[in-house]
Amino acid sequence: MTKIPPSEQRDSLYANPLGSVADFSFDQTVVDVFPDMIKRSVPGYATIISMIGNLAERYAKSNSDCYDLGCSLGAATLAMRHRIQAANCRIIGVDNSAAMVERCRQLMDADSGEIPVDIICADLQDVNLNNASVVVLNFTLQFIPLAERQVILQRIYDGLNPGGVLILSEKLTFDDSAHDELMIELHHNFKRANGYSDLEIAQKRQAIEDVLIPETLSTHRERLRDVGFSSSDLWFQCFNFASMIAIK
Ligand SMILES: C[S@@+](CC[C@H](N)C(=O)[O-])C[C@H]1O[C@@H](n2cnc3c(N)ncnc32)[C@H](O)[C@@H]1O
Ligand SMILES: O=C(O)C(=O)C[C@]1(C(=O)O)C=C[C@@H](O)C=C1
Repeated sequence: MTKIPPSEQRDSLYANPLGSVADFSFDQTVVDVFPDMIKRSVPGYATIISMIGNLAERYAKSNSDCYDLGCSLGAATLAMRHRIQAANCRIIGVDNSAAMVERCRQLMDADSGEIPVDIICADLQDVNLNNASVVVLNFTLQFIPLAERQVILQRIYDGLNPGGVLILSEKLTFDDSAHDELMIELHHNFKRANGYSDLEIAQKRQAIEDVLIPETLSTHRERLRDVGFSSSDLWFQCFNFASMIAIK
């Protein structure tokens, strides 16, 4: 029998009733199923990854660095690595899950792209950003405590070169409660159509409730403006999942 590589396993982490549902964390069990989990959980994920490559090709400048903050298994890092044409760029991926970083490094080593990639195991709050032309936060900021988000975005802004961009993808919430409920329902229908059972959806929802804190689009845009970005707007949205581009 062929052994399925760890990162191609199907996500069934919430398929059986759990007596008590623990807070979601990016541990080895999640790492082993992560590509399948994120593809079946985030509407538009493949499009967003592919377009991060497109945006990086447009904005990466020669002799600058591109950052992938909360890089997980490096999907956005690889999209950038395969598209950037500018000379002498480097990609720096950061994640604070040791299990993610270990697997990510294996995947980067197995990739034949020529742009140098450094995968760092660190809290992104401790990362010194410098000389950046592209910074990616692809579904990462939502896991950072609310009180710490502004400081992180300020550090990103300060580390970007003029004309540089932040690509910020997040799960959103909405001020209008009826609209919010509709988006959640449509997202759950998306998950159901991708093979998740009602039990899996309910238990996962409980696991991420206190860990993934979504904000409204206007809260994100105000914060981006407050730290100094000259423009920010959506470039992608499907239900309660969206991606923004902010330009310095
Ligand atoms: C939903 S995943 C990101 C997906 C990934 N960017 C992609 O495009 O496939 C969130 C990641 O952020 C990481 N993370 C959460 N908080 C972090 C922190 N404070 N510092 C660094 N990484 C963090 C988690 O370990 C996890 O791998
Ligand atoms: O809302 C959900 O069901 C999700 O699973 C979303 C989400 C995310 O947006 O990051 C949460 C955790 C996993 O990393 C994959 C997807």
